[in-house]
Amino acid sequence: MRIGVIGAGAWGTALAQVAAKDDMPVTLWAREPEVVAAINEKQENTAFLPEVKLSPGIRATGRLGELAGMDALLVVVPAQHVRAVLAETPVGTTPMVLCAKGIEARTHLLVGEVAAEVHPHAPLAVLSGPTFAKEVASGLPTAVTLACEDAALRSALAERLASKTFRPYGASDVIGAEIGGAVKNVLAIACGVVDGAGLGQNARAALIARGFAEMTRFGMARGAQPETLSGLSGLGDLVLTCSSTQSRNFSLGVGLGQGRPAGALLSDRRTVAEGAFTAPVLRESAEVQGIDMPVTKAVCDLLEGADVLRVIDDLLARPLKKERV
Ligand SMILES: NC(=O)C1=CN([C@@H]2O[C@H](COP(=O)(O)OP(=O)(O)OC[C@H]3O[C@@H](n4cnc5c(N)ncnc54)[C@H](O)[C@@H]3O)[C@@H](O)[C@H]2O)C=CC1
Ligand SMILES: O=C(CO)COP(=O)(O)O
Repeated sequence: MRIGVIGAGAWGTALAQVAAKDDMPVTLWAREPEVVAAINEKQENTAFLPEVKLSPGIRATGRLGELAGMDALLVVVPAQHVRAVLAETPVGTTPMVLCAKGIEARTHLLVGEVAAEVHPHAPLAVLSGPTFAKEVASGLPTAVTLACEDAALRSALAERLASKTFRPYGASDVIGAEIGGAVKNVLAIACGVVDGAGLGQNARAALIARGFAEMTRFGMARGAQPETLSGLSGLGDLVLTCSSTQSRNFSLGVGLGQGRPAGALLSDRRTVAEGAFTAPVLRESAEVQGIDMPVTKAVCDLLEGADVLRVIDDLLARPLKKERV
């Protein structure tokens, strides 16, 4: 199975490394000419995944046209750019594996729904889970959810990507796998805020549990299965991203919790913190459907410049309620 990877940020590069096991050939599309040059000349993505020696099987290109004729395409550009990049990519009926985590602004569509609009004849799968790119690319043990309605395609993709240290678990719930990854990024910002504001470990654990209830409410309303949400792509990734400054979303939250302005924190970075883009869409989408998402709303308020202590006070001052999803 010839694999093409669309997007050479940290995660696209790490997934190219996974697919290039035993030096199998992989074509990796990068938007930046300097990334193409660094990968092909130094076997390193110095801009987005420095200090990882890449497999000689990986060849980078700046031309999306070179992805024509692949057997599967991994789509790893940030969620807000998926539509534009896929519109330029020769896909046809080639299966696409969606690996970005987010919801498109304005349309409220998940990445898979965007991909289906742009290329309606391509079968779809979603790969998601607790996966810091650097650890994956360095060969540390990792497990992911690989969701696809077509069982034969799911097995073929799992076999092609699996290795001693990369273990895909199959699922058929594509929507559930996507929702976990998109929502956890917003909750990771909230957990970073708790850390940055010095609110303690109890508060962080409470936020993970109540955030998971929020993810579950939203996911169930969109047709996700509860067991997917409590699996690797939901709870698994939530726990990872809410616990470590390796997470860009968590780190953004730490800055917000320290009272630094969102605009400055976001303009300082070349890497993507998807939760900042997902939060307002998630709030809108939840409001339309009448779903209560107080943590998401608090993250939006902070991104829009609200005072951190006031936002925390407001969250804690809500009426007492039953513990249920
Ligand atoms: N880094 C990680 O550990 C993981 C990231 N992801 C997800 O993978 C997706 C990609 O993230 P990363 O690879 O981490 O990116 P990154 O933060 O390492 O790099 C930014 C990427 O955005 C691309 N980009 C910037 N402007 C663009 C535009 N106008 N059009 C198309 N592409 C543009 C850059 O070319 C670069 O590839 C995100 O949805 C992220 O949530 C998922 C799992 C792990
Ligand atoms: O999705 C990720 C880990 O699974 C990466 O998280 P960040 O985007 O917050 O760094």
